[in-house]
Amino acid sequence: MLSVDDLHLAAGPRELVHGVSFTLTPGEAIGLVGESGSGKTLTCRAILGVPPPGVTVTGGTIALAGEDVSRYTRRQWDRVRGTRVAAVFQDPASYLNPSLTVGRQLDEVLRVKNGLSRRDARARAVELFASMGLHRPEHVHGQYPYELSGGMLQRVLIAIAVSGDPDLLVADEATTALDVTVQAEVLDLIAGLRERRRLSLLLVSHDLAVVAQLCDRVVVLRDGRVVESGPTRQVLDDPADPYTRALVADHREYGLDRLVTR
Ligand SMILES: Nc1ncnc2c1ncn2[C@@H]1O[C@H](COP(=O)(O)OP(=O)(O)OP(=O)(O)O)[C@@H](O)[C@H]1O
Repeated sequence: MLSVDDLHLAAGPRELVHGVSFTLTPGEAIGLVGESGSGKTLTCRAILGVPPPGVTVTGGTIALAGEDVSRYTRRQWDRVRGTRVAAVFQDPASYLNPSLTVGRQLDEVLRVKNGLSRRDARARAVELFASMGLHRPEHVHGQYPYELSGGMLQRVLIAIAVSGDPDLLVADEATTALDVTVQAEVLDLIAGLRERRRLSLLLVSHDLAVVAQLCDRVVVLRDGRVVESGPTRQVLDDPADPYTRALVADHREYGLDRLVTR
C-alpha cells in the first residue's frame, strides 16, 4: 500500500529527514510519533506530494501501491491525490472556503474528481455527510463553515477526504484541537471508516493514547530518523529505545495505561 524507503528530505543544504523507512499494508494503521520537530509532518507532506515550499525529496522512494511517487509532477499528483491517498489535518476551517457552503464544496470535489452531475453530486454529498455521523445532513449541506463546530467541520473534511475512495488516509493531528468528547467521536468515526472501507491509516499524533487506540504499529521518529518501530503494544508497553521510553513515561499520567490495554 505504502512503502517509504530511505526517504531524505532537505531544505536547501540542510537535511531535515535522514533516511526514514516504513511500510503500510492494506487496511493497516500506523502511528507516527515523536516530539515536536522530529519530522512527522514533513514525512506526511512528502507522502501527500505537498512538501512545504523549499523542502524537496533528496533521496529514497515513496511507493504508493507499488508506484514511486516521490518525484511526481503536480499533474501526476492531481491524478493520485484524493483517489489513492487523502488527508485530514488539525485545523479543518483553514481547508474550507469560508464563503461557500460546505455542501457545495463537497459537491465540487465529487463533480471534478468523480465526474458526477450536479444533482448526483448533491445526493452523494448528503449521503456522505450522513455516513460521517452528521445529523440532518441535508441541512448541513447548506451551511457555511462558520456555522459549524470544530467536530462537525472535521467530519466534513473527512467526508471530502474519503469522497474519492482513497486507499490511504493520512491524519496529521486531526483530532488535536477538539475537546475530549468530540475527539473520541471523531476517532471512532476514523476507526469505523477504516474498517468499512479497508482504508490504510497513517496517523500522526503527539498523543500516544490516541495512537494506542487506533494503530496496529508505531514508528517512532527523532530528529528525522526512525529510532524504533513495531507492534503498538510492544513499542508502548515495552519500549526498546530510551527515547521511546521517555516519550511513554511522559504520557503515563495522561491515561495511556487505560487505553493501551484494549
Ligand atoms: N519549510 C521548512 N523549511 C525549513 N525547515 C523546516 C520546514 N518545515 C519544517 N522544517 C524543520 O524540519 C524539522 C521537522 O519538522 P516537522 O514539522 O516535520 O516536525 P513534526 O515532528 O511534525 O513536529 P510538530 O509535532 O511540531 O508538528 C523541524 O526541525 C522543522 O523546523
